[in-house]
Amino acid sequence: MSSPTFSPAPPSAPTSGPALRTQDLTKVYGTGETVIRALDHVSVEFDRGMFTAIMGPSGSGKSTLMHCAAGLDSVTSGRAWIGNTEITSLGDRELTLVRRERVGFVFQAFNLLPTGTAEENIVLPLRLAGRKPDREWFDHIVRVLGIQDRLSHRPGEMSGGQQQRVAVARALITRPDVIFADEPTGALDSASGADLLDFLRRSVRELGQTIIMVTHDPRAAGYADRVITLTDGQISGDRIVDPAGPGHTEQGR
Ligand SMILES: Nc1ncnc2c1ncn2[C@@H]1O[C@H](COP(=O)(O)OP(=O)(O)OP(=O)(O)O)[C@@H](O)[C@H]1O
Repeated sequence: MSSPTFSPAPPSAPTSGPALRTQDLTKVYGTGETVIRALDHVSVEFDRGMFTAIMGPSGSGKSTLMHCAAGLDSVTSGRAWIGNTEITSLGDRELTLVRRERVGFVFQAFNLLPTGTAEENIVLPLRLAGRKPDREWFDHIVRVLGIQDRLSHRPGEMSGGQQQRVAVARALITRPDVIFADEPTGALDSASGADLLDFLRRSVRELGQTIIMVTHDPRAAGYADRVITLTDGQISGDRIVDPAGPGHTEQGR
């Protein structure tokens, strides 16, 4: 049986220019002899509707780049924009709004509210923003993610793969400029992980969603359109993935 397709839906954000961009982004931890340059003048653009993987050895700055570009962490110098909004010049309150309304997050540990049902978890970002869920959009996302019959279940009553799909639905519900996924398949078995990567890729293809995924796993990166490699806080590689490769073909899924 073929799964339902995403219908094209206009993103809420402006559609011109990159979804996210950084200029000379630098993050230094510590002082004196213990100084660590976690990010060293990173300038990069992420186009809308692209699935980008960020790879690199442990300690190369992947999480720091994600946290600084998403406004979760302050930068030492340099600038970052989400759409046309420069997040590195925003105060705490404005930054909270940008994060809540224009960025979606999917973490390795799912980070669902244990006391909430799947449905409550999915609409949480909208409730926090005082917005009503668009029922049609909600129904569409849960149908495509195949979690219609899990909506009244709490996270403890779902498998890891189902919980992560709920987390993806929660990230998609606000139609954010960009979704950051940090090792999203790290806690999943390989079949659930492949399913999840397929969903992420379809949300890029069919919804025009922009996704930036931090991963150690070359197979996971194979689902992306572009792979950026970090080494010692600098971009050491940036390549477009072969569309005929694993993860992009029927056989590779
Ligand atoms: N809060 C912190 N205080 C001091 N140093 C930090 C802090 N956070 C990260 N670092 C250092 O910054 C560098 C980059 O760390 P980061 O977590 O971004 O790497 P990573 O590529 O995500 O690593 P991993 O793959 O192991 O998660 C590392 O040398 C790390 O030790």
